[in-house]
Amino acid sequence: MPDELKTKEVVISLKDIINQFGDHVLHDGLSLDIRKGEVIGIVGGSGTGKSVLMRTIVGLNQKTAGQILIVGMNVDEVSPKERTQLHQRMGVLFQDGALFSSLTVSQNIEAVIKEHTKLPSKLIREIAALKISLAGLPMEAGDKYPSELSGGMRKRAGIARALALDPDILFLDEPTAGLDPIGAAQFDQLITRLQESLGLTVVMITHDLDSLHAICNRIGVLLDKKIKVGTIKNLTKEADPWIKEYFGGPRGRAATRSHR
Ligand SMILES: Nc1ncnc2c1ncn2[C@@H]1O[C@H](COP(=O)(O)OP(=O)(O)OP(=O)(O)O)[C@@H](O)[C@H]1O
Repeated sequence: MPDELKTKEVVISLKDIINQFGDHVLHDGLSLDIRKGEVIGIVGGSGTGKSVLMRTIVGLNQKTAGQILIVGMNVDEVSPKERTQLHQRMGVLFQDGALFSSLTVSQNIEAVIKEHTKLPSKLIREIAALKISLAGLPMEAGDKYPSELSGGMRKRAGIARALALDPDILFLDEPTAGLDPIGAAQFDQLITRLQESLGLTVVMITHDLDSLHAICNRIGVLLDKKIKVGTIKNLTKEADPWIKEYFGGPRGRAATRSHR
């Protein structure tokens, strides 16, 4: 673990997580600690359960067994009110942005704030405008429908919505998928800027080796139903064939070279 993270508090602690669907055991005794301010990339072969892991942490998938502590609170032992508060601390950008297509970008963000607060409408509109600007979108984007935006702008709108309730933990499911290399690099910069300015902890599922190099402090590799965590430098020394191929294959080597 990089030295600067060692003293930071653990904000997400997964202990011996099991996720099983019928006979299909996806995670078996998976443990992971994520520290405040860390940007952790989650990688792994197709179907290894990256999305399920993210959904489990944010409370959208009921784990089969194990313990999840968010900011030290056991999610299975908190009151319903505390659980809602914990969930509000976690913003999620789903792979497809998951925006309501019948609402404008601004209305998408306003809907989240309305659902969770009793703030007056004018203030809610102002907060939505602030989130739109934080996500690097021009003000006019607020009045557009998702279908009127480019893929990159839709992702930014998704980020604006994920930030609606001022979360301190941000989950991103393949944020740069479908973006061209320039758009992807700009999106990486946005995440870094938000992480630094808002002090966010970021958990990012990605296949994008450039993103891993550019913005992640550590990488978690889903392997053998568990997770192996390390810096890219540590992981490249691993003997496991999947890890070797992932970081040491032609694309992995190219990404390493360009981020030296
Ligand atoms: N609710 C569910 N019920 C049954 N099976 C499920 C459920 N959710 C996920 N699975 C199965 O779990 C496996 C892992 O799914 P998941 O989407 O987490 O993989 P992933 O690592 O994110 O894959 P990819 O990189 O291809 O997106 C898949 O085989 C999927 O069909």
